[in-house]
Amino acid sequence: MTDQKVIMIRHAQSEWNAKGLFTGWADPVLTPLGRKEAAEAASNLAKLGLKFDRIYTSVLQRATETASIIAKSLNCQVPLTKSWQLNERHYGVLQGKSKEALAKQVGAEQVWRWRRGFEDMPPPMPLASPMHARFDTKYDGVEPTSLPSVESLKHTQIRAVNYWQKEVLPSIRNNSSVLVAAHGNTLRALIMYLANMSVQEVEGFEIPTGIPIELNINKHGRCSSWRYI
Ligand SMILES: O=C(O)[C@H](O)COP(=O)(O)O
Repeated sequence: MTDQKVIMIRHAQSEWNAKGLFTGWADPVLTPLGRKEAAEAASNLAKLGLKFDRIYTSVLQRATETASIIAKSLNCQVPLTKSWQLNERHYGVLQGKSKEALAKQVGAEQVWRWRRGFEDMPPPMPLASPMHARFDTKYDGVEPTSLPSVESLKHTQIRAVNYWQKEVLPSIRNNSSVLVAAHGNTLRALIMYLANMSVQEVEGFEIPTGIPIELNINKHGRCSSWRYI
């Protein structure tokens, strides 16, 4: 079996990216620059003659908007397949806080560990917080005990890889042309698994907003090589 291609993209710039706020499961929209980034990504994909018949994304607007801009621009007539399992990693009580201000309060090293450590986690969002996902109608169909209050990258990897194996890989095997429009940490976690990265490698791995990534998936369902487009 020859390698099969899949395209992944981290959503384009959101309003909270622009303000330097921890976002996680919070749901800001794209900025005007973000919409331009998504349109540019679409035009680079079009130059390669790419078009998608399966588009997987999270339930968060910055990813669905990025996916919609690409789908519209490439004239892909398919509905988006949305799942919370492709959501950004849940950032617990950090959601809504300024990354820079927090580094001044608790130190840059602690903030780096919370952001990049594979198993590190900030304190959880209290269950009673009105910002908790269990009060958000987007998650009405989800078993409440599955909804996290905080996640490490390792937790994010478990749910994203589970979704990849159940939903995305079978579509690739079925010869669908697949786009996954998701989030920085979801994609770091997925690519770590697919490309067999070490913990040390993933801790130094950053994914920019709005730049498509082409991955070659081998017969074992793992990534043999990848590149930015
Ligand atoms: O959720 C967020 O704040 C960003 O989308 C990703 O954050 P990070 O760069 O801290 O991982």
